[in-house]
Formats: sequence, C-alpha cells, structure tokens
Amino acid sequence: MKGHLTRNLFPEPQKTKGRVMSTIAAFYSGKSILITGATGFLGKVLMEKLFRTSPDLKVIYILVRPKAGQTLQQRVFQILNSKLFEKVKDVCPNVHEKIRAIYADLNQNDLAISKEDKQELLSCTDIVFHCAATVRFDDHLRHAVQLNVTATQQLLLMASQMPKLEAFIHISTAFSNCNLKHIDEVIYPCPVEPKKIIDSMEWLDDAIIDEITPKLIGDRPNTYTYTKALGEMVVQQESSNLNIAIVRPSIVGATWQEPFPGWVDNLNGPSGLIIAAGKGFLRAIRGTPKAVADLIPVDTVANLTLAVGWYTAVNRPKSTLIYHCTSGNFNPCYWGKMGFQVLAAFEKIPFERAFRRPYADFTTNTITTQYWNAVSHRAPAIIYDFYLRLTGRKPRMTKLMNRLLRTVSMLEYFLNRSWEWSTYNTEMLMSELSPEDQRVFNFDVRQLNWLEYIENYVLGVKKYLLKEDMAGVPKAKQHLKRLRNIHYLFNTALFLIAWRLLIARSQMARNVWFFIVNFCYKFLSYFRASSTLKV
Ligand SMILES: CCCCCCCCCCCCCCCCCCCCCC(=O)SCCNC(=O)CCNC(=O)[C@H](O)C(C)(C)COP(=O)(O)OP(=O)(O)OC[C@H]1O[C@@H](n2cnc3c(N)ncnc32)[C@H](O)[C@@H]1OP(=O)(O)O
Ligand SMILES: NC(=O)C1=CN([C@@H]2O[C@H](COP(=O)(O)OP(=O)(O)OC[C@H]3O[C@@H](n4cnc5c(N)ncnc54)[C@H](OP(=O)(O)O)[C@@H]3O)[C@@H](O)[C@H]2O)C=CC1
Repeated sequence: MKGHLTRNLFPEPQKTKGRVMSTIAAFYSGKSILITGATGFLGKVLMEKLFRTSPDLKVIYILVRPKAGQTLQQRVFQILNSKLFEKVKDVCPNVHEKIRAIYADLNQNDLAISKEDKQELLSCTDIVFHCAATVRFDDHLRHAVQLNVTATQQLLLMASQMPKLEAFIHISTAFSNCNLKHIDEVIYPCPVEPKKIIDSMEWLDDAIIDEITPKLIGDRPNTYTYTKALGEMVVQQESSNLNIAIVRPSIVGATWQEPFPGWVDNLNGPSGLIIAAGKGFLRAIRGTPKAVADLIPVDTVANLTLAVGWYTAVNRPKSTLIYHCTSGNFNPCYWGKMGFQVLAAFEKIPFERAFRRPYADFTTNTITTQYWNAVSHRAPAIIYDFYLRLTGRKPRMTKLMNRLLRTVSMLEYFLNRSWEWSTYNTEMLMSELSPEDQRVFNFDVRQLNWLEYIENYVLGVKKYLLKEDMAGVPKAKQHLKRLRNIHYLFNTALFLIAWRLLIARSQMARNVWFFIVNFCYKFLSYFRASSTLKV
C-alpha cells in the first residue's frame, strides 16, 4: 500500500484564535482511527489526547472484549465518564458518538470480529494504533505468543486489506531486546522465526511448551520481552506492503502534564511498588542505586505515538522506522535518587493506614536482600498475623507479603541494569515538528523535573489508585507518628532486654555499664553546678 495514496496528506495549517493550529492535530481531523488496547493504560491516554486535540476526527474504532461482567458499552461508558476524560467533554461534547466499540478478542485466531464489523474497519480505517498486548511477565508462552505475536500478525493481515490505510503504528517495548546493553533503532532477529513459533504453539502441549520456554527466551528474563521481540519481527516481515512504524517505550509511568499530572490507573511498573513502599510493606529492594530508572510518562508516549502516526503517513519513509521513547539519554534519573524522591513525597503525601513507616533501601547484595526480606518483610508479617490470630481474625499478611516479594523478584532484573537506547529517529522527529506541534505534542523529556514528577506520581497513586482523599492527610501523618513511637519503643525495649541479658552474663559488660552510668552522673553534676554559679 506504500505510495498508493493520492489524497492530500498535507492539510493547510488552520488558525485557531490567532494561533496557527497544530499540523498534527489538523492531520487527524476527519480521520477514522483504529485503536487496539484502548481500554488499557496507554490506549486510554492516546484516545483522550486524540479527542482533545482533534475533536473533528471522524471516528475512533476500538477493539474491545467484555470483561469483569461489563458489556462493551458499559466499558466505554466507564472510560468516557472517568476523570481522565473530563476535559474532552468540553472540547468534544459528542465524543460518545465518535467512539465505536467493536467486539474483538485477540485471544482468538481471527480476532473474533464479526463480518460486518470487519468490512466496516477494512473500508474506513485511515490509521491503526496497535497497543493491545499482554504485559504480564510470567504469562504462559502460548498465551503471550497468541496476544503479542499471532494477534499482531492477524491485525497486519487486516491492515493490508485496508485501501485507505495511511499508517500502522505498532507499540512495542524498549525492553524487547533487553538482552543487549546498547540497543539501536533496528529490529534484532530472534533465532527461531515467529511463524515457526506460532505454528508450534498449535500442536505442542503445555508441558512441552513449559520445557522449551527457557531455551526459547534465552537470555531474556521473561516471555513478555521475548514475545514483544517476536512481534516486531512479524511487523518487519509485513512492512513491505504497509506503511509501518514501531514505538518502543521504556517503563511507562503516570502522566507528566496531560490532561493533568499524576494520572495512573494500574499497578504495573513502579505504581505497585510505590503503593507497597508507601504503605510500609516494602522497605528494601534488590536494586542498583546507580542504575538508570528509565521511566517515561504515559502522556509523553501518547504524544510521540501521535507524532509518529502523522510523520509516517505524511512522509512514507522507505523503511520501517523505530522510535525509542525513553528518558535515560535525555534526562537520566537513577533508582537510588528516585527512591529518595519517593520517600520525600511520602512525607508530604502519606498514604492512609500504613502497616509500617515508609522506608526505601536499595541494596545490591543478595545476602543483605535476604536479611532485609527476613527481618523487615517476613518477620513483621508473621508477627502481625500472630496478632490477627490472637484477636480472632483471619491471618493474611504473610500471604500478601509472599506475593509482593514474588512480584518484586520479577521486577529486579530491570532494577539492576542500565541500557542505552539510541534515539536518532526520535530526535529527528522532534526537529521535524513545528514549534506549535512541539508544544501540543511535547515528547521532549529534557524539560521533565523528576522531583516534581515523582511528587505528582505519588499524589496520583494516592488519589486514583488508592482512592484516598487529601482530607485524610493529617490523620495519616498522625498514624505515621504513632508508628514511629511504637518503633522507638519496640527498639528501646529490645535493646534493654538484650543489655539486661548481657550484663547478667558478662563482667566486662557490667564494667562498661557502670562506667557509662558514672560518667553520666558526673556530667549532670558538673552541668548543675555550672548553671548554679551563673545564677
Ligand atoms: C523499598 C524500595 C521501595 C522503592 C520505592 C519506590 C521507588 C520507585 C521504584 C519503582 C520501581 C519500579 C520497577 C519497575 C520495573 C518494571 C520494569 C518493566 C519493564 C518492562 C516494561 C514493559 O514493557 S511492560 C509493562 C510492565 N508490565 C508490568 O509491570 C507487569 C508486571 N506484573 C506482572 O507481570 C504480574 O502482576 C506479576 C508480577 C507476575 C504478578 O502476578 P500474580 O499472578 O502473582 O498476581 P497479579 O498480577 O494478579 O497481582 C498480584 C498482586 O500483586 C499486585 N501487583 C501487581 N503488579 C504489581 C507491581 N508491579 N508492584 C506491586 N504489586 C503489584 C496486584 O495488585 C495483586 O494484588 P492483590 O492480590 O492485592 O490484588
Ligand atoms: N506499561 C508499560 O510499562 C509499558 C507498556 N508497553 C507497551 O504498551 C502497550 C500498552 O500497554 P499498557 O497500556 O500498559 O497495557 P495494559 O495492560 O494496560 O493494556 C493492555 C490492553 O490490551 C488489551 N487486551 C489484552 N488482551 C486482550 C484480548 N485478548 N483481546 C482484546 N484486547 C486485549 C487490554 O484489554 P482489556 O482491558 O480487555 O484487558 C488492554 O486494553 C503494550 O503493547 C505494551 O507492551 C511498552 C513499554 C512499557
């Protein structure tokens, strides 16, 4: 479909209230856009931005499955009525009419789209943003291949039958090649062809798949990164027929600026750990303080993705361009520093009913980690469960702690390494944008102030994930003070018991004790005498 387009792809920039309208926003006006994964974290932000900046777009088709007892319409209704979409309603009051939910299940080979819906998609779609994926690290290979590889292949097949299609934007991850230290904007081949993997998943049984999984994923840490790499290969194989680009974000975090700072709605990446640390469950982690914490705000990813969609459609690059959406080489932050910033934010914005006082220690040593896990994580959980049992309640803390530590162990790989991603294409794209587009579709993370971002992130986690009201902050602070006093009391009691046992058994300890008491007595006498003389 490359080069087949005859329509005018360079709409004249329009003027809005004396300011030149963004070229990118103008480009999406009147377009029919297909988004997969629109109910996910990134998909929602992408859709919100499209509606807000290009309210004249024709329609956004979203592929949705019913979930948690909700129909497609109920899911769409919930999204449109969420806080995230508040601003959209002012700019695009008929947003409900411009969104068309299409039943689809990416778990099924034909994506389970009805004939009529498929026909409409094929004839109307101008741009595709493919965000859907399974992002679970421990997903069974069969499921991860189905979602991240086969579904991508199916969607590309559909895209190749769309006569109006101008661009297909595939969202991958910057970690698809995390087995390498330096990653260029190229597709690195995996040893086994994706088509062979897809075929084999059809006839191999689960037990055999389990056995071959470690061999297939090789030096990647999980099935997620492996299948995302396979997904990219599939995209490359189809790229001769289509106008495709790939966006590779690193660790996607809460919004930086738009539609408002700190919005987040799932526990993936840092968000879950921020909760665990803020509630005092997680106090130490095996992580390298000097490793780069390559977080990227979700609105930055959405902005870059929309800019890529415009650039790919308008310029029709000869090869598939890959865009790294990372922060490390523009404005690096490090895990140790981020830990401090998160802790500082908890001082101002404490979470309610914390289990212990928040503390964040990054340690690189495995023995120290095991020590902290035993003393700081498991022991308090066991003590608390004992207390629950004593008071006739069901113990739950040990189970919760074990799950948390399992989750943490899966994230550790990413907390102990730094990667370098080359960003020539991203920088090239930035330079291609007009000043207005650079403002409206800002993806320049050099402007990001980490301290401010992290504070807003913690606030967002409190408000949108924990649903805690800011009115409860004084009470939460009081609760933390009480925990601090309990902590001091507990430590003092522990020290006194240990000391009492020691002086009962050792003459040396007794001598040291009498020396200290004597010294304190003399110091106090001297202090009292000198203050009496002054009077
Ligand atoms: C003391 C120090 C404190 C420090 C202070 C803080 C400083 C800031 C430090 C920030 C460091 C950030 C490091 C990020 C590195 C990410 C790198 C990503 C790179 C790739 C990026 C991508 O390209 S890809 C998108 C990312 N993709 C995920 O990030 C999925 C992960 N996830 C799963 O793969 C599944 O979750 C897994 C785990 C299998 C469990 O699986 P599972 O079956 O056991 O359980 P579930 O998933 O059902 O979750 C069971 C319970 O864990 C809760 N939970 C789920 N996630 C959680 C989570 N991240 N942290 C906590 N808690 C989490 C959940 O809410 C449940 O809680 P509950 O039981 O109460 O409901
Ligand atoms: N979050 C991150 O840190 C990063 C994410 N990425 C990539 O960004 C993209 C979006 O990720 P993110 O928004 O965080 O992920 P989410 O888990 O929040 O969203 C995943 C989306 O995929 C949809 N989906 C999953 N399975 C199916 C299915 N069987 N049928 C139909 N839809 C399905 C989900 O729908 P439903 O709501 O029904 O479950 C949801 O809309 C992914 O491609 C991911 O690999 C890349 C780097 C980092």
